[in-house]
Amino acid sequence: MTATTLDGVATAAAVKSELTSRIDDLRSNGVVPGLGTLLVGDDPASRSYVAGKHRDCAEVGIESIRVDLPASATTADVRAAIHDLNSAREVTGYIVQLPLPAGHDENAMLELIDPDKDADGLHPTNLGRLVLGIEGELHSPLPCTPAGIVEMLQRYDVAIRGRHVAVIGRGLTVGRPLGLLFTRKGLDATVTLTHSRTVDLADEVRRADIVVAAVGVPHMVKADWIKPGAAVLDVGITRVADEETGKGRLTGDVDPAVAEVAGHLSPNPGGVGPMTRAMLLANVVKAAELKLYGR
Ligand SMILES: NC(=O)C1=CN([C@@H]2O[C@H](COP(=O)(O)OP(=O)(O)OC[C@H]3O[C@@H](n4cnc5c(N)ncnc54)[C@H](OP(=O)(O)O)[C@@H]3O)[C@@H](O)[C@H]2O)C=CC1
Ligand SMILES: Nc1nc(=O)c2c([nH]1)NC[C@@H]1CN(c3ccc(C(=O)N[C@@H](CCC(=O)O)C(=O)O)cc3)C=[N+]21
Repeated sequence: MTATTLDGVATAAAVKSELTSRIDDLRSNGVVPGLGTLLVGDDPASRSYVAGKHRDCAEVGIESIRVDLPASATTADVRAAIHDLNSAREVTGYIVQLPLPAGHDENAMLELIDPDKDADGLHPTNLGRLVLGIEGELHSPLPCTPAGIVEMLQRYDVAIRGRHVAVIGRGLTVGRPLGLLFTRKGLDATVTLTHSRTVDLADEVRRADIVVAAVGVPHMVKADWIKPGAAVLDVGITRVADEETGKGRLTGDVDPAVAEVAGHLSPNPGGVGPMTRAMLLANVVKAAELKLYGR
């Protein structure tokens, strides 16, 4: 038996098509949603992610505003750019592309973002709202990758309530906020949040009904770590040189043999990445709706 593919491209397309009509409504009420991106330096991966975000915006009718600073930008330059994005009327939400070049304090820069314009859900106020929001509706933006993972599981009817989730990696953009999201009342998963100091990682993963690999070590999650039928989400990204062509390509954290054991598997690329981008658009739309209609 081969795992059912959690198709992020198709699922993101469905999310985007639902957003398009909400964006039309906003526009007919005089609200034009606009996503800003701040990119510092010339890391090729970051450049391509940012370019993708602008393409996504064009596809659904969100304006996009691009601010690029050179690698030589000082922290004062970054601060000034964030300040401008906070005050720009046409920017209803924006992101600071991570990682920032060495020498900038990322957490300090994230704190400068106006929480009402935080499209990534990574401002301490919004992360704090996620911590405080054990139950009830959350109006604050959620971190995009965790939100995309949950959205994908729900759209494929993968049961979450009472299930055991093993999250591998405690990074800011994925693992750490994902644990908070999965354990909210309503989702009700039981989460084991693992990292590089976890003893017997394979044993922790073997107990899980849902496995999320968000590390960045190619093919580290092996088939004999997976409970038969479990849902596996492959989030980590590593750029490797293709042995045959020598060209760079993307590799996930999950060994391909996992497909023979898992019940559901998200490919990488083509899984959680496109969902992350769709949830960024959703955050921009939600923030604009909140401003227009209130809650
Ligand atoms: N597909 C998508 O949409 C997205 C993908 N990503 C990718 O997901 C991955 C995680 O990103 P991010 O959340 O920012 O996390 P970080 O890259 O900041 O952290 C990686 C985590 O993996 C842990 N780790 C490293 N080696 C091991 C190991 N051998 N066993 C167990 N855990 C280990 C680290 O542990 P420790 O804390 O102990 O060092 C750390 O917690 C990256 O590859 C990133 O590129 C990120 C965002 C979106
Ligand atoms: N402030 C900030 N917010 C982020 O959300 C953020 C960030 N910084 N820094 C880097 C990580 C990484 N990330 C990805 C998003 C989409 C894909 C994606 O769509 N990937 C495609 C492939 C893209 C390709 O081929 O290059 C896929 O998986 O199919 C990947 C990675 C968001 N991140």
